[in-house]
Amino acid sequence: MSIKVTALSKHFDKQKAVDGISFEAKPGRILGFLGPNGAGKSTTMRMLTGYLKPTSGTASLCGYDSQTQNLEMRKIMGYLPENTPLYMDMYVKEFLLFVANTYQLKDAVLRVEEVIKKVGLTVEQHKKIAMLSKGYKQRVGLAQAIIHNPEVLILDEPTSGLDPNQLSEIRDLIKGLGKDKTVILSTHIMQEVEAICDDVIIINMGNIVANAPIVDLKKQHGISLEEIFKKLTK
Ligand SMILES: Nc1ncnc2c1ncn2[C@@H]1O[C@H](COP(=O)(O)OP(=O)(O)OP(=O)(O)O)[C@@H](O)[C@H]1O
Repeated sequence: MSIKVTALSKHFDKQKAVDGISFEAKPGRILGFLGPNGAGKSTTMRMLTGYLKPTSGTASLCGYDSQTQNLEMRKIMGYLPENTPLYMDMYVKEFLLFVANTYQLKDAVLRVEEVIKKVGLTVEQHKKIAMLSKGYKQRVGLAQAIIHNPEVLILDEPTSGLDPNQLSEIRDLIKGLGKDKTVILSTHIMQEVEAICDDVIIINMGNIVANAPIVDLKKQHGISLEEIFKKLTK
């Protein structure tokens, strides 16, 4: 399994933001991580990537523990956080080259060009990041997440801020990436889950209330994904 989460918890004072969740994910499938506002999605993703220390439990990516083997883990993982920390004063190309160099990529310049094309940043590539629209900033965030061709991609609301045209382009990109990588993404858009995810986890108040392939979940409940979501997170 390339993502393995075991009894993972995060408590903020008395609040159990994430309450002992366990799940797995494997390559070639895209996992949609759903839940209402405040359910614990970002907190889980931050623990998966090693940016937040769990109160208890473990998370590993491709066998690397997120806490004890974080340096090794970051090489095989791409992460798009909810609020991507981008260097606003840098130019798009300059920033991506900077990121590529932190991974010590051999053909960094070539790879930057490739990724710029892949995420549809060609027209905007010579601009300063601060000058970009929200959707294009999001594309820079995605570009930095995939630049080192990671095996596991963790994407926190990857399509927020995108217009309908951009939305379908980025969805296609993520779908393509999911063919040979392990992708977990959070979103509030049900059509998006239906369009690109194979499996779905629904989290509510820090607990997993559903974890199954979308087809099975729909068969089991006999209602739409949106209705299932509402029913399980009331
Ligand atoms: N650093 C923190 N200190 C205290 N509470 C926190 C902290 N980070 C998150 N929380 C709380 O943990 C809960 C889960 O937050 P989280 O951001 O994981 O939710 P989410 O599912 O990603 O929500 P959204 O869909 O709104 O992005 C929330 O109640 C939030 O207020």
